[in-house]
Amino acid sequence: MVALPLQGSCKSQRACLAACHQPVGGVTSSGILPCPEWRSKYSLRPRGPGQQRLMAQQRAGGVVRAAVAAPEAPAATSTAPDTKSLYMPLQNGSDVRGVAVEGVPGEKQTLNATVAYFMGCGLAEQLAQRQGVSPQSLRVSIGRDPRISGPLLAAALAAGLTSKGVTVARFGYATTPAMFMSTIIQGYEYDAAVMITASHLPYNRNGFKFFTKEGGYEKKDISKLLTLAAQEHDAENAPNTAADARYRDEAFVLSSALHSEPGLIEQVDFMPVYSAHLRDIIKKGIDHPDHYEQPLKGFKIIVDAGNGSGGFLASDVLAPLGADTSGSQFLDPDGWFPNHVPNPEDKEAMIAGVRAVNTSRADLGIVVDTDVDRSAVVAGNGTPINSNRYIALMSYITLRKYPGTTIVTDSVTSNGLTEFIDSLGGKHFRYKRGYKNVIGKGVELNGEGVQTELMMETSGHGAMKENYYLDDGTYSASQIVIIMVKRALEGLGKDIYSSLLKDLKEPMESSEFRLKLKGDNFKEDGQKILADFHSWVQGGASGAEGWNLEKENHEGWRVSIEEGEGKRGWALLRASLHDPLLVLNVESDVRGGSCEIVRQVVSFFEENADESTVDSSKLYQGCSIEMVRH
Ligand SMILES: O=P(O)(O)OC[C@H]1O[C@H](O)[C@H](O)[C@@H](O)[C@@H]1O
Repeated sequence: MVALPLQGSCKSQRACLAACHQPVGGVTSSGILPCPEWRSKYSLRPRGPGQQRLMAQQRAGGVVRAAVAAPEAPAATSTAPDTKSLYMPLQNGSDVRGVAVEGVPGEKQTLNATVAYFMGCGLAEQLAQRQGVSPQSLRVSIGRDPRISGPLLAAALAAGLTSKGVTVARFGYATTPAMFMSTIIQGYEYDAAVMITASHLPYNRNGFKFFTKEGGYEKKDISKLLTLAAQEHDAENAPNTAADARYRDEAFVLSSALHSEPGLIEQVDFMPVYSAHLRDIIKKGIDHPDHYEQPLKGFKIIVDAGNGSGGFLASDVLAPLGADTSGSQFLDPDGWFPNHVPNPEDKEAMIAGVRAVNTSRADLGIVVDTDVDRSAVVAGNGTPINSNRYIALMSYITLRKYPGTTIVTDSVTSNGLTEFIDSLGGKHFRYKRGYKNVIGKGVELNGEGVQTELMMETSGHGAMKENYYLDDGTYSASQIVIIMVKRALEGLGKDIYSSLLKDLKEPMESSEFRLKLKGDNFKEDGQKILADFHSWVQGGASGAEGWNLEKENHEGWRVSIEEGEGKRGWALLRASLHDPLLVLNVESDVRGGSCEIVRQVVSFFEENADESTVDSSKLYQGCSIEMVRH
């Protein structure tokens, strides 16, 4: 940590804080540094009953923990927000997400160091309650992606945990699946792991993903954790007002971090352990008859990590196994993501991956997202294999190992994928959007005795039962590497696209429209529109001729559209998982068919939907359709 020179004298707490904290490199939220003078003057003084209770507990527990002192809280006013209102909106399904860096117009910071600190306190309490043990016996690992707010949030989270006596292992750069594996791999087996990431979202966002050896946190676990964090915050009487308290907030946390018992925080170099684990999977999977240790000799495999956490895949997994990884790109972590969004769902990211494969004449390209729980691949002939194609390829691999198994996917998969899985003897269970839903359904089906080995979303989240139901972008990509090498060993060549996916029927056109729900009651408004859409189709309204509601449907309304008048395909109207949006997905097997289908949906909106509740104007651009087949 860099020590900034003190500016001026430091007579009061406020003056000290003003003197001791200044922006670095224009990035204020991650550049706030503590002031030793301020620290010695204020930070060891217990304040308020919550603080005194904590200190008493610490003494009773015999553990020297973070000596935390809240800076002067602003006088309570009737307008001070309820602390819970700072925490609860950070829930994003089964993750925590927020704006962690100021500076983007219209995006107020919501996830700062204070919040992270109290989330650490809350997590300690939650884990202790769940396991029926004292926090002092718990060990938690923390890793992060390269976002610029990561170091501060990690320090704050660690300080919160250690203030309760939890031992913390800081990994530095890590991936989401590696964090989960740190609860599993022998010799590590942390009680919980936290990944600090906001996946593919812009540089100013950040968030937390939580794991225990049972898997990722569910929605209810996150709600409970946020509630506990708010209670911890209240107990310490910490500032909970907005922007002008931010500097004090961060100072508060950083001073506590500096007073954490150093013995409770250790730096652990875990990624080499996880890389060795992946190398073993590939070695065992290929079981090369001649060079077991270097089964990728003679293969050129490149990685595009988009400057996220995935660069290790090239240098620490593929290269040591003998692969030529030259031509890999954007491997160095850079939290500004200067090259492209690290996201295999993103067109630019896939174009970059395709270009790299073509330029370097690689046999395979692997594109991963920031925290590497998702991936896509690029075949040696430059064909992007993401979305339906990736699921199809993973289905092929899975069905070879587990004939007849059920495969769960999200709701927006193509009809051609269902036919492909059927033709391989598998069963396709098309479920809902959201990887947690998809994986959860797989767990449930297995529990009911329905063998379900693969759960995969078009976003690139893919999980296998054989791998702890963990969505791991490197595990999926490893399966593709294994099949490519095995087929080559069988004399079938290195090609994985034309040979394995030749029977996958793809739509001619595919498109997605995201329509904004405008009102405060967007959930109810959305549900009403969906109900009206159902009646409109079911009643055979003019405009919905040849449309049939699909029977096996778990989300929104999916209609299959019969051939005629230049149409054939399907449409799905559903509510977005997280955002105030209705989403329309359309696929057509006929050139120009999507436009026809969208026109029909437009007539539904014109007749049925109130413009004050939904903005359907995007549908009027309905003919800018992405061509799937080239
Ligand atoms: O419902 P949507 O707005 O399309 O978003 C749904 C998507 O949200 C996130 O990105 C999740 O990681 C995905 O698993 C999910 O599918």
